[in-house]
Amino acid sequence: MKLGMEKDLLLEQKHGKSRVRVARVWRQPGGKETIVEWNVNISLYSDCIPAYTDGDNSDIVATDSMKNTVYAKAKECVEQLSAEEFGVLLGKHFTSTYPKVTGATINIVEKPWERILMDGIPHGHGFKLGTEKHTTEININKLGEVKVTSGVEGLALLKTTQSGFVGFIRDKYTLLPDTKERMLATEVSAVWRYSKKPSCYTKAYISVQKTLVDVLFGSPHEGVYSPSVQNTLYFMAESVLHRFPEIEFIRLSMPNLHFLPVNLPNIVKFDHDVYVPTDEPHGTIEATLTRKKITFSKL
Ligand SMILES: O=c1[nH]c(=O)c2[nH]c(=O)[nH]c2[nH]1
Repeated sequence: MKLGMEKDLLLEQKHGKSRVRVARVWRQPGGKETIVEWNVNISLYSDCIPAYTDGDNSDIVATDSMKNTVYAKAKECVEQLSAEEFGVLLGKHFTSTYPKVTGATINIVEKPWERILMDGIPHGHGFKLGTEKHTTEININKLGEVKVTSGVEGLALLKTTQSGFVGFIRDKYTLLPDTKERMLATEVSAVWRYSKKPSCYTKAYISVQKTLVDVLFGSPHEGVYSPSVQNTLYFMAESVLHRFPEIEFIRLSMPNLHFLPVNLPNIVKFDHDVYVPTDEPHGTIEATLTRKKITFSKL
């Protein structure tokens, strides 16, 4: 019996290839080399219902072909480009090449290879792995309309003072004392979407990250007091939207990684000096700050 889709059922589907790893090296005439390493995820939205209902694959782009396309397009990119630009290039390729593909989502995570400095001199072809990762998501439709988000993952930040938490709800379950002196440690994940293409995605990524870090720490000598992770997160997000008009929204996730005071009777009296670092359980503080659309009332 041929199995078809029942009339009263709705099938929503997508298919793609995940974790396609590719590295691309560019050699410059003077001998300097640059490298990017990307982990690419592709999802295609395509009109290929018969593949599900009838086993008819005639409208299917094989995920193996998607993987090969990543390598082929990386080869074609003779000039260095950002992960965002590579994602747009892939998305445009899939949506314009295959008639049945109506849209695509491309996610890329870039590995943080950083050029080695040897006695202050940038090495021509030596790199070490950094920590935080640059991410991007491209959403594109058949009309070529593109939405680009960029982000950072694993941005681990800590300050040893200038943080506190007071005035929260007290009830029979509350043990946490008020404090105006504590550590603040977090691992920031951020995602922001562009309403307009910035002049350079890579420069924008670096500047947004710098803004987040600057706001959390404050000036080198005085710092800035944080009354909660929530308040600091808000000022970080607000500062990004203030400084970058081309960014439409920013979503921040900042776990509160607790450093617990060590107090051992007759052995260690805590004086804001000895802590037990923990990463679980941790607080989870997340928020999205979006520009309100300016609406013009009819005259
Ligand atoms: O900055 C903080 N926000 C919280 O919501 C919270 N909750 C908690 O126990 N400690 C903290 N710290």
